[in-house]
Amino acid sequence: MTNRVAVSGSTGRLGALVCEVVEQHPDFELVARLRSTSGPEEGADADIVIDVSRPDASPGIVDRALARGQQVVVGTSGWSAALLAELAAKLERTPERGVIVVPNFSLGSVLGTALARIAAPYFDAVEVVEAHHPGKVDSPSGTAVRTAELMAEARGGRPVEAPFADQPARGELVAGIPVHSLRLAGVVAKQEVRFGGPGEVLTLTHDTHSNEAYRAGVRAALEAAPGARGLTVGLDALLGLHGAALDGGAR
Ligand SMILES: NC(=O)C1=CN([C@@H]2O[C@H](COP(=O)(O)OP(=O)(O)OC[C@H]3O[C@@H](n4cnc5c(N)ncnc54)[C@H](OP(=O)(O)O)[C@@H]3O)[C@@H](O)[C@H]2O)C=CC1
Ligand SMILES: O=C(O)C1=N[C@H](C(=O)O)C[C@H](O)C1
Repeated sequence: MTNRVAVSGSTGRLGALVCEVVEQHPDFELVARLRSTSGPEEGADADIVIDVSRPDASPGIVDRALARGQQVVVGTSGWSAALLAELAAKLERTPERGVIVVPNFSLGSVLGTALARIAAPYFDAVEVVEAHHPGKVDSPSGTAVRTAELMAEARGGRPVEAPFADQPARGELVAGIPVHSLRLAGVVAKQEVRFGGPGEVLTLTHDTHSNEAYRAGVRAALEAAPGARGLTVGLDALLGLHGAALDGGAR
């Protein structure tokens, strides 16, 4: 059976790639290319909605899709732990529906975050520096927020060294971890997680050089969408990285 797909944010940088992945997949049919000016009924006949729009629009797009009984994949940033918890609660009331939220479709980024999660309990100084193209509307990036939240969880509530909440130049605290955002021409996406200890620094760096980095992850999420139930977060969940040593954990 062919699954009918609507892509929200289809005119964007990521949306163009997502449309291409859907069109090239034999089991899926692209039935709607949605954008900011699309009416609420456009895409109503799709089985699956893939949202890659903007953080301020994404929660409403997901709510509307769920109300219509559609399966959802979200690549849009801005889904903090608090918003994900609200979404999980909503999905408990519709267990036959599923939403997959993927903060980063790149394999290297997902592994970078997983490695950061392993290292996080072992250093008291932890900072995240992320850089993106100047067209990115949000900061910090969704990936940086997710990485900080997972590192804080792996530390089991033990705070990092960040006694400077009143000094904006030292970064924004996300789950207690300082995050610094750069927006620069010439950059696609980059994230560094730096861990400081006595006499040493460990730096985990991930560079995205082109949107091609997202293609395989988008395809994996698309293929998982019809069978998804409840809330699934992260490409790591789709790739089965959970439960492996990569899960890290509090010391
Ligand atoms: N998960 C991942 O791996 C990745 C996630 N992203 C995230 O995906 C999102 C999109 O990024 P990117 O493609 O660079 O963004 P762009 O600015 O290139 O595109 C944004 C898209 O969203 C649409 N849009 C804007 N406002 C609304 C609205 N209110 N309602 C519905 N649609 C709207 C735009 O339509 P219009 O043309 O009409 O303005 C456009 O199609 C961002 O949140 C970004 O962080 C990006 C890359 C990878
Ligand atoms: O806007 C982008 O470009 C990206 N957004 C996502 C994020 O906010 O983390 C994923 C990736 O970093 C590219």
